[in-house]
Amino acid sequence: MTKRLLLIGIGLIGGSLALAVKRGAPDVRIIGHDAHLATLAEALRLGVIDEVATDFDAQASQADVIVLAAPVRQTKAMIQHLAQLPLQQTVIITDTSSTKATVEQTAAVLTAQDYTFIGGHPMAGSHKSGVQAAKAILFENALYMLTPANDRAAARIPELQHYLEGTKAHFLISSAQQHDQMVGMISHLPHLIAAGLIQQTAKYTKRLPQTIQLAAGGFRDVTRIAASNPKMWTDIILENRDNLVELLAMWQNEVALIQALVANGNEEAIHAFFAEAKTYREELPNKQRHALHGYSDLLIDIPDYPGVISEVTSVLAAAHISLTNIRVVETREDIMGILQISFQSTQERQRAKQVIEQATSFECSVLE
Ligand SMILES: NC(=O)c1ccc[n+]([C@@H]2O[C@H](COP(=O)([O-])OP(=O)(O)OC[C@H]3O[C@@H](n4cnc5c(N)ncnc54)[C@H](O)[C@@H]3O)[C@@H](O)[C@H]2O)c1
Ligand SMILES: O=C(O)C(=O)C[C@]1(C(=O)O)C=C[C@@H](O)C=C1
Repeated sequence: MTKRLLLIGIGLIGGSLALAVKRGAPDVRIIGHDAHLATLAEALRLGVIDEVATDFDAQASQADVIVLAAPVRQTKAMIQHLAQLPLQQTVIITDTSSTKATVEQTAAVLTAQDYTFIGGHPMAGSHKSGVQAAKAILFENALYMLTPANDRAAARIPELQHYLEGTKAHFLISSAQQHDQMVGMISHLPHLIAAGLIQQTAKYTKRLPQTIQLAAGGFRDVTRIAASNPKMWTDIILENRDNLVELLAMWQNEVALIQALVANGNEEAIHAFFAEAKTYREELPNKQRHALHGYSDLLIDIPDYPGVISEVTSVLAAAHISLTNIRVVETREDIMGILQISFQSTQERQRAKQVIEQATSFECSVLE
């Protein structure tokens, strides 16, 4: 029987989730609601949703699953609204917010009425936003955190996972509080540091104006996420404030240690510092890399002449290999750098590597 999924907020995450649900459970009908009418029209055009929620309250009351994928504070406001409606008693309500504890506290208005609330957070994304950036493969191989509000909700996790099968994500269950501590460390603090690094660079560039022109691969890699949506990140930081204040104090200690290390100039200690970091970085669990960021990417060292990219894509087309993403990783803005191509799977990547190396003299490598 067709199930009805109401999606609230059809941006990068909501849109990607909708596409993934369709892939895994084609009998699910996706009804979309968004604060922006233009987004709804675009979501319909792109086939992300099947229908627009023209009568929100009535359609919420008929939904089997409700997915909230708006920015965190809007999600909390929508939860308050949903709690006023006569929802189906069997409905599963979930969200995608990057913070979980305050959302779960807000969802007490739902659980008090015996509705099922399972917090959700797919640990994959991008600095891009909006439905145009949505991709069915965004969550492939990513971790997908689930934070059930109570035992009753925990018992229904398999049902929710069934809807989310098409994400091809790996699920991890935790408490909302622990989620916020861990994600504070691995996602929120890095975003603050990346933005802080950009701020420092901007100030420094006033002193030495040419500084910014020297920004090469290292600076770009470490600051990519500083280009993320400021509205979304303001919400996240405000909602995870206490953990972040603590994490920033730990970071200050870390910076003090690094400062002492550099000031002391002890070669062995500096080498050990980088060697330990390298080992830890290289041991990052592979399955946590998702399809868009390295898991099945091929790096091609291309020379700088017109038509070189189409030369590579023609070789792939001739071998019937589809790519899912392509970009030039700029090491300098005025020269060609590395061509980074993503494939659906590591097998496709392997095939691509073989055909490109056979047909060209370009060196290919993979991210491990
Ligand atoms: N971007 C990421 O990397 C990422 C990853 C995982 C989780 N998240 C979380 O997922 C959620 C969505 O993030 P996103 O990147 O898709 O943002 P986005 O800006 O791409 O999309 C958000 C959408 O919500 C809509 N919206 C805003 N207020 C609304 C309201 N009151 N009712 C209905 N729709 C409303 C917006 O119009 C927009 O279409 C956020 O809570 C974010 O913290 C983001
Ligand atoms: O890849 C990125 O651009 C992201 O920032 C994704 C990222 C992260 O890894 O920090 C950002 C926010 C989310 O809540 C989950 C994932």
